[in-house]
Amino acid sequence: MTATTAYRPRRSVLYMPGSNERALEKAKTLPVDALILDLEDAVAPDAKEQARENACAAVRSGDYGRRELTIRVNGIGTQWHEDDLAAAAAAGPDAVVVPKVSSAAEVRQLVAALEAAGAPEHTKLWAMVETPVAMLHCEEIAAASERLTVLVMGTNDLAKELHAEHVPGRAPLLTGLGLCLLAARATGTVILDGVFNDVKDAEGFAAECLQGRQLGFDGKTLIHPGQVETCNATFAPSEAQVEEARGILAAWEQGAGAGVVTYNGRMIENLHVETAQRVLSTHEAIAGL
Ligand SMILES: CC(C)(COP(=O)(O)OP(=O)(O)OC[C@H]1O[C@@H](n2cnc3c(N)ncnc32)[C@H](O)[C@@H]1OP(=O)(O)O)[C@@H](O)C(=O)NCCC(=O)NCCSC(=O)C[C@H](O)C(=O)O
Ligand SMILES: [Mg+2]
Repeated sequence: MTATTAYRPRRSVLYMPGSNERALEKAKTLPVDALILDLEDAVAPDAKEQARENACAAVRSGDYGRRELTIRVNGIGTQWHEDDLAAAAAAGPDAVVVPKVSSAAEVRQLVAALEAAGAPEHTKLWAMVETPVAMLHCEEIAAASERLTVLVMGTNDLAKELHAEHVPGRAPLLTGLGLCLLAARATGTVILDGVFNDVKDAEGFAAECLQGRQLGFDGKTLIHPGQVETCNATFAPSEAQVEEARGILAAWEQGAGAGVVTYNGRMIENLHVETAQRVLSTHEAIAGL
C-alpha cells in the first residue's frame, strides 16, 4: 500500500454552481471542509463563461478561509474543457476537479495540461469516477499521477449509466462504490462519497452519511448548506470512538512488548492500535480546525 499523506479533514465537500453568486457568497460562512465551484452540470450552457469568471475570482479573492477551494471544470471533449482548465490552472485553486475521468491516460493528459497551463504546485487533481468504465479502471486511475490526490464519486451519473434506480441503501451502486474504495485504499488516495439529491429528506441523508462512513469514505460531497452539519458530525469520530481509541492505546502501552492484550474483554493486536491511532489523529485534526 502507498503511504497516505497527512490527514486533512474532508468530511463535508459542498458543490455550488459557479453561476450562483449568492451561493458563492454564502459559502464563505459555512462550516464546510471544502468547496467545489461547479462549471459543469449545475451551470447552463449560456452561463458557462460567467461561471468560469466567478469561480476564478472566488479563488483569487482569498475570502474562503480554511476551506479547501476547488473548481470543477467541464469534462474532456466538451467545448468548454480546455478554456476551463487553463483558467482554473491560472487561478491556482487547491484542486481542479475533473468529471467523468475514465482512464489512467486521461489522468496523465490532465496533469500535463495543468502543468502546461502553469498550475502552481499546490493545485492538485481530483478525479471524478462516475461511469462503469471508470469503476473498472479505478486502481489505474488512482495510481496514474501523484498530483491526483482525491477520487470523487459521481453517483448520479453512475446510476444513469447503469440504468439503476436511486433506492435507500444504494444496493445498485454498491459494486461500483466498493471497487473505487478498494482502489483508493490500495493507492493511498482520499475518496469522497457522492451527493444525496433530496435536500428536504434529512433522515434519508443522515442514513446515507452513516452508510458512507461505514463503507470507509473519507467524507461526502453535498449540494445544500442544510446537509453540512450532519455530514461533519457523521464523518468525525464520536466521543465514544475517541474514548475507546485512547483506552486501546493505554492498554497496549501497559502490555509493553506483548503481541496481544485485551481491552474491555476484546483482543487487541497491533492492527487495532493502528486503527486507534488513526481515529485519534482524525479527531485531533478536526479539533484543530
Ligand atoms: C439544490 C438547489 C438548487 C436548491 O436551491 P434553493 O431552493 O435555492 O435552496 P434554498 O432556498 O434552500 O437555499 C437556502 C440558502 O442557501 C443557499 N444555497 C443553496 N444551495 C447552496 C449551495 N450549494 N452552496 C452555497 N449556498 C447554497 C441559497 O443561496 C440560500 O441562501 P440565502 O438566500 O442567502 O439564505 C441548490 O442548493 C443548488 O444549486 N445546489 C448545488 C447544485 C450543484 O452544484 N450541483 C452539481 C453537483 S451534483 C453532481 O452533479 C455530482 C456528480 O457529478 C454526480 O453525477 O452525482
Ligand atoms: Mg456527474
